[in-house]
Amino acid sequence: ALFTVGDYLAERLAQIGIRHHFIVPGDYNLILLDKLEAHPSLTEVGCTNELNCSLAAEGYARACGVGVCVVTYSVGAFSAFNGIGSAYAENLPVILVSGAPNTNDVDQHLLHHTLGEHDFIYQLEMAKRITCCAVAIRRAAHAPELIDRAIRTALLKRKPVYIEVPTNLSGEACAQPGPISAVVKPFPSDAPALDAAVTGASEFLRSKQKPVILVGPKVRRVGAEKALRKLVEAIGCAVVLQPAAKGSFPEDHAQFAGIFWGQVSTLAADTIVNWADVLICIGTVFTDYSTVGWTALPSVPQLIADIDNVALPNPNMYFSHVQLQDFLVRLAETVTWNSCTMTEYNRLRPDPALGQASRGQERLTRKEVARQTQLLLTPETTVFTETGDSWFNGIQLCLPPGAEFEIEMQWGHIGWTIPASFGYALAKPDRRTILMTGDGAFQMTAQEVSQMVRCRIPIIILLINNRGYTIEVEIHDGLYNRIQNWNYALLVEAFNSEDGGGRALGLKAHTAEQVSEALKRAIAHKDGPTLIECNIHQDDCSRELITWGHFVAAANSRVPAKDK
Ligand SMILES: C/C(NCc1cnc(C)nc1N)=C(/S)[C@H](O)COP(=O)(O)OP(=O)(O)O
Ligand SMILES: [Mg+2]
Repeated sequence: ALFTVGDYLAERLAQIGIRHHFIVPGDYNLILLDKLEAHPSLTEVGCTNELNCSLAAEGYARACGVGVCVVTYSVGAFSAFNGIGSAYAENLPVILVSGAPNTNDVDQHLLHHTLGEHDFIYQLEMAKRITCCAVAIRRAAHAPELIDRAIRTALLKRKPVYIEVPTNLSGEACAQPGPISAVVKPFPSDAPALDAAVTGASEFLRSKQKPVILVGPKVRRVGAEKALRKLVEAIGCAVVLQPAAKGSFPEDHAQFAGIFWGQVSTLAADTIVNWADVLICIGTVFTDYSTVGWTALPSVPQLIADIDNVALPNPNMYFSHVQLQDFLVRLAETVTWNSCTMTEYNRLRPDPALGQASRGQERLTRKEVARQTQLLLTPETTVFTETGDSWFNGIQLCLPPGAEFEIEMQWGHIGWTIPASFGYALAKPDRRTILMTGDGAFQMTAQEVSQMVRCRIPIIILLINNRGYTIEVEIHDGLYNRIQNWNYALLVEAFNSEDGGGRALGLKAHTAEQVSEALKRAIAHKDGPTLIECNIHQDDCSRELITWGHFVAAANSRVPAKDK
């Protein structure tokens, strides 16, 4: 049989570990979809819209390192761009493949699904702005080089890429692909730079008395968790995590000292950070949200180890082309033991707060939902927390060994958990995925629950119904923060259909008793998703949200600088 452009792309996707590709069909991509579906290792997963399709691929990439979504031109790709923005912001290699007009029509005709002009490069131009590599195949002979270039760049940079495939090229004859090693081989560190960075870092740290390691979200994105542990156990100091890094270091580890998030830190992590005389920042990201409106920017010298570079504060030196993995392993071999911040932390570590169970029939509270969620966690659990007060409820959870945690703190698209957890769960069917989401977020992407029904994915959705956009209320209230209240339990059961698929279970809870009953049923329900609508008072939010919201609002309302 003829080996085609579509076959080339299918083979490359399979070779980099893709087993599910997320799609929404359109007449510009149907032949391509046929070729992908024909590949024995690929399973096509339909999504209800392209926003959810791209977010499902983003969640899939969290589970197995890379994801792919295939959409039609313009009407599809424009929605998918939002999930690609998430992948870019979250350092996830998601491959966006878009069908495109027949090459004979370019500059000749006006076509459907376009802006209605003789311009067919606008989408490629837009894609260039939100990916690390964007290519448009114009001739079948160019396909191998363009496809390999895009995939290789995505894996190297841990960023999304864009591949545009005209509808009449997917079925055209194409060369077969050479060894996949040419595409996936990592870039080694530059040896002299690595040596100098490690020597400089060791010397600098010898001049400091109270080091603390601050772990950021990028460690996990380059698979450097094991190398991090080597360094942690070579120094012996206190280890704190940024909120977006939760889940990338075991919380039962003796050196774990909490989530550092300024005044809304957990376990007094901010105290030991304030006591340190140097912060070893590994894969960190400092934004307005992660620094509580700039009130928690580190004030001591930082040794910064990033994805592929290292910066020392004294002497002030920068080393490019040093892979994080290599740097951490080598530094672990040369650094001197210094556990004094761990000794001090053990003196100030707060006693675990005993979550007081509220009595059964009282009105349900946020605290009670968080307490019962904690009891749910097992080594096989993965918790997805949504932008909203769910962030603060999730960050406070104590993860048992093996439990995983996913958060989208950089992009912060409310509703992300529904499609992203769907994509993730397809890649990790042996884990039990639990979502902590809000009523506002759920209204953004609720349709994807129907794909959880269709694929029989037993995700447990804890929907906190506080009647609106409470984070926004705490930052700056207005009528716009009120939303139409849905019957969420009834809605998900509307996705059940007589002719096949699994079943969604929709439950309502107004008391602690009803939550625990609902959770028992949710855990037992394996033939599809369970949504538990937890009804709490509109003003019932975490104290962390109130503090954080106050400082973020202050940061947002700074007046323009005079000279700007
Ligand atoms: C509207 C918005 N953020 C702005 C926003 C608007 N649009 C998108 C896609 N993403 C966003 N983060 C946010 S955080 C709401 O408070 C979320 O409401 P909900 O899901 O109900 O959670 P809380 O009640 O806990 O806040
Ligand atoms: Mg809400």
